[in-house]
Amino acid sequence: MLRKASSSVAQSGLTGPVDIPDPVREDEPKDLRSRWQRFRRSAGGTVRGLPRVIKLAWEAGPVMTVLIALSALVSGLMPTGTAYVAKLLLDAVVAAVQGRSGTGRIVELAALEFGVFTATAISTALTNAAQQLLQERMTLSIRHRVMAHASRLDLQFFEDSESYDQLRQASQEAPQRPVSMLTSALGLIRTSITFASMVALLVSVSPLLAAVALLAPVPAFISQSKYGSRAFLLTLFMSPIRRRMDYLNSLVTTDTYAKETKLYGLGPYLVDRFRRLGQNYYARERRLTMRRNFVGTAWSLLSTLAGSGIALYIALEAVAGRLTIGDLALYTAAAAAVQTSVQGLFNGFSGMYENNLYLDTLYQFLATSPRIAPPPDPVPLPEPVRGHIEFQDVSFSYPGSDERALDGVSFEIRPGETVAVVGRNGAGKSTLIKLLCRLYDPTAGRILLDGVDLRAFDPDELRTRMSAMFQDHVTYQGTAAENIGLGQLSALDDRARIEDSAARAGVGERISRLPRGFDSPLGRWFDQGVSLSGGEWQKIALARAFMRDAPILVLDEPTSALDAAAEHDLFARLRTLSRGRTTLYISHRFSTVRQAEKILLFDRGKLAEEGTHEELMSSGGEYAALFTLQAAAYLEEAV
Ligand SMILES: Nc1ncnc2c1ncn2[C@@H]1O[C@H](COP(=O)(O)OP(=O)(O)OP(=O)(O)O)[C@@H](O)[C@H]1O
Repeated sequence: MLRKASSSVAQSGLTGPVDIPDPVREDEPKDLRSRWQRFRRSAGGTVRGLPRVIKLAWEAGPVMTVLIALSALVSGLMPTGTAYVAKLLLDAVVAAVQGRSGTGRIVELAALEFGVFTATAISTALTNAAQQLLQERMTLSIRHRVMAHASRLDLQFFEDSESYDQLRQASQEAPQRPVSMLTSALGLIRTSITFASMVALLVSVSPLLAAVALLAPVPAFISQSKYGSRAFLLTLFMSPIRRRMDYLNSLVTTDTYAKETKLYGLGPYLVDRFRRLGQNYYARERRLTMRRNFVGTAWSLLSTLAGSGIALYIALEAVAGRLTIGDLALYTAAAAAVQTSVQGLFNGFSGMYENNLYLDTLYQFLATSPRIAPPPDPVPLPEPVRGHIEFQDVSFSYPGSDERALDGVSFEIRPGETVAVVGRNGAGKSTLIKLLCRLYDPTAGRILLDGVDLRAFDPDELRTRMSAMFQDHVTYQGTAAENIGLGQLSALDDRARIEDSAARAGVGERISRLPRGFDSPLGRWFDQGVSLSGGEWQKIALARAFMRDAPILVLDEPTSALDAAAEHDLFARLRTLSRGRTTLYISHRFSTVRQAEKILLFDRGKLAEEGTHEELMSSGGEYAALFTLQAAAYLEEAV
């Protein structure tokens, strides 16, 4: 529920109010019983999160985990040990001053004190070292798991904003959380041990004192817990605001946005919005910090008052000879330790509570499984794949949408045929390709490859037989050769094949003119990276698609960024390039489409027309209308 609330600040953040709504906590229990029940619920949840963290730590480093646990035990006992030895030492000093004993005992106790100090120092150093190392290892191993899991997930996961948000949180926020959780838990154990042993020690001196030392920090504890949970809530509610601030910041500081922000003069507007959001954010933070500190201090003064009263009482008792000076010192040390322990217990617990919330997200993410997975008994792909594709009454709606992106689509592509797909924006062309590559499965109907339903194959295996170039192709920050070679990982070092693919995409000559030819770094991440034009990048992406000797070639607007000559050149050669392969390409330019052996025209998810250029022209439908429109525009320009 809390997480939902945190993401409920709807607007885009570019306009609209900048104030942060007050955290609404309607379910805040008022009576003591429901408060207790709520506490038990959150405590239960937090403690249940611990075993999985311990498991993670154990997997990351069993020796270090044991070391940390042991040192937590030891360092928990240390403050009590120190206080007790100090008491013995003081009593021995007093006895020696009064002539009741010699100095031998003092030397013994001083040596013991030295031993305790040394043990404390060593155990602290060991804990720190083990903790740091374990932290590195656990963070690395979680990042590795998140990455490995993300690489297995379906495209749907990345295209859905909610699950994408989960992925972002899992990869950015969560990796440190298990370690923080472990640290908080160990702190809790350590403090509990100190606390218990100190209380036991105090009871041995005076049960009454033990009770008072135990009760004195309660007011401070209550105020801390109240403001601590408010702080957490506020952080949660402010996270959308922080996200907006980050977004505004990136709009002004990122190279790709700079052109537009400058041209439209958006800079001052965005900066001012950032400033106003920041002011609001600060005001809220300030209010809480002030209240937390002042009210917190007022409550803890009450504790201090009780503590000081008792200290006075003990001092008087010591003067009267009913308690020793050592007892006085012991009480002072113990009362302080108990107070810090109570604080530590609270901090440890609230830390665990908060970390556990983040961990839940991580585990939810790791528990998601891809829907497009190999069937239990995958059908082996035919050798070779002929490339006979059949759509049988295929419909598809994107998850969470009622609209059909594809609606009852049926068609057939014969092996080796070159097919062009056309249609207005949003007609469902890219969706068709996503289904063919099995990035999504149809909602209804089936797609057959060489007579077998795509879902019967292992999806990874299937994709090795497909070569695709998408509209939003990737520009890898690597060398030209790598950019092309990634199309067929096994041929990454096959320079002849890479050069051949580049030549086929019409970019070979351009690459050889680069300062270091195919070894030139591309993109701005590199100091000496070469910036290519949009069309040149597109040709590189095309070359990447040509790297794979796949029987099916799919191209989504492969020439959208190419100049007229390059486009003409590519399509003139496409038949040769795609010889022996079934080729499907999307294009908005009808001059290139007419060369296809078959044309499919989509209209609002439906296959509206199908045939050769000549057939479609003579039938005088939408295709003919669109073709004539484009041709007329060209002719008008020519006149
Ligand atoms: N990831 C998505 N989630 C939800 N709806 C989507 C998604 N991608 C596309 N759509 C919707 O599906 C419909 C078809 O989109 P598609 O990208 O297939 O169109 P297209 O024919 O390729 O368009 P264009 O020519 O503009 O590239 C559109 O109405 C679009 O809003």
